Amino acid sequence: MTTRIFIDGAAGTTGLEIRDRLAGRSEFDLIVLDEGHRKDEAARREALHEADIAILCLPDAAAMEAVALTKGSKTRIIDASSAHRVADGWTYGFPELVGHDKIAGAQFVSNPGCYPTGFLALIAPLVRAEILEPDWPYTVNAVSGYSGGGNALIGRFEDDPTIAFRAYGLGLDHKHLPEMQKYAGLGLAPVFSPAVVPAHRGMIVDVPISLDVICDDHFEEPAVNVLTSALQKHYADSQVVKVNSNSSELSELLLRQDAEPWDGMTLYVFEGDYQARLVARLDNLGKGASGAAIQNLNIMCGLPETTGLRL
Ligand SMILES: NC(=O)C1=CN([C@@H]2O[C@H](COP(=O)(O)OP(=O)(O)OC[C@H]3O[C@@H](n4cnc5c(N)ncnc54)[C@H](OP(=O)(O)O)[C@@H]3O)[C@@H](O)[C@H]2O)C=CC1
Ligand SMILES: CC(=O)N[C@@H](CCC(=O)OP(=O)(O)O)C(=O)O
Repeated sequence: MTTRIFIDGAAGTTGLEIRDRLAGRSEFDLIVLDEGHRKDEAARREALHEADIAILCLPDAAAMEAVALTKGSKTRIIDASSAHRVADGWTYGFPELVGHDKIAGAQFVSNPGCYPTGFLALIAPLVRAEILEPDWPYTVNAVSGYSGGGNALIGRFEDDPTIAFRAYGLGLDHKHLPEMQKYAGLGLAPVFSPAVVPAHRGMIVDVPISLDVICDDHFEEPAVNVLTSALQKHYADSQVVKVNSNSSELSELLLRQDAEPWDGMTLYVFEGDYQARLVARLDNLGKGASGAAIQNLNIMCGLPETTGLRL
């Protein structure tokens, strides 16, 4: 039997990418609303009730409204927005951190934010393994392609090709902070400096640390070995998250303006004089959004997690 899927927000950036990844998947039947009905409440309610799984690719307020519209149904939900990431009753859709079983059995799954995907992939396993201190003022520097801001930011960058770099989040209150703090198990929210570059997609999340943050027991070996091998151990079974074992041979990481869609994520550890940089490289629209939604969908349907992913 096929699983009926409704993508609410299917005409948006994330929704379209999910549709692309579902094309040709015979396990699924897609419920599609035409242009005239895609924002019509009654049509959305009907589609949300008809679906076995609804994938919400909407702004936060519309995602909350969609959840309310499912009332009285058994529809399972994957929400790509930030509306439910730290909400009670929702499972955080990061299988490599929360465990595949939790997602397989969940009714409500909230996809991680794109920046938290990189930050948490690096920090959460190391805090959990008691290698990094939880009570530390971490900092996160990150750059994203402009598709990370959806249709509005795509339009802005395409209309103004003179923008070379956009620093933002200057109020230090970015909406991703609560999920970064909660799922890394930190005492303090990190200081987060996001930026956008004139590339459509792609993301680098960089966490610079002083080696003072490494718990005392781990000082017999060079930090790069301790950090890399702990990350490798954590992701040993993952086909999605890879840990680069030769980071010391690299002198730069590049984002390309014409990058192809990619649903994986690579982690790097660079070491200097009593300092290190933990870096995640991903596609904001891949493991940062649509690829993660497909991975969760596969897991929720009991399918191999990488089916249909671009790895
Ligand atoms: N882009 C990315 O890299 C990532 C995005 N996300 C999250 O995914 C969600 C979608 O983002 P994104 O695809 O980038 O945004 P877009 O703005 O590109 O798409 C949002 C879509 O939702 C539609 N929409 C808005 N309100 C309603 C409504 N009431 N009913 C039905 N449809 C509605 C919009 O239609 P219209 O344009 O006509 O208003 C648009 O098609 C957001 O919550 C975002 O934060 C998460 C991780 C990464
Ligand atoms: C470049 C850019 O603007 N990015 C978005 C985050 C994109 C994303 O992850 O969406 P969620 O907010 O749903 O997590 C931002 O910083 O608001």
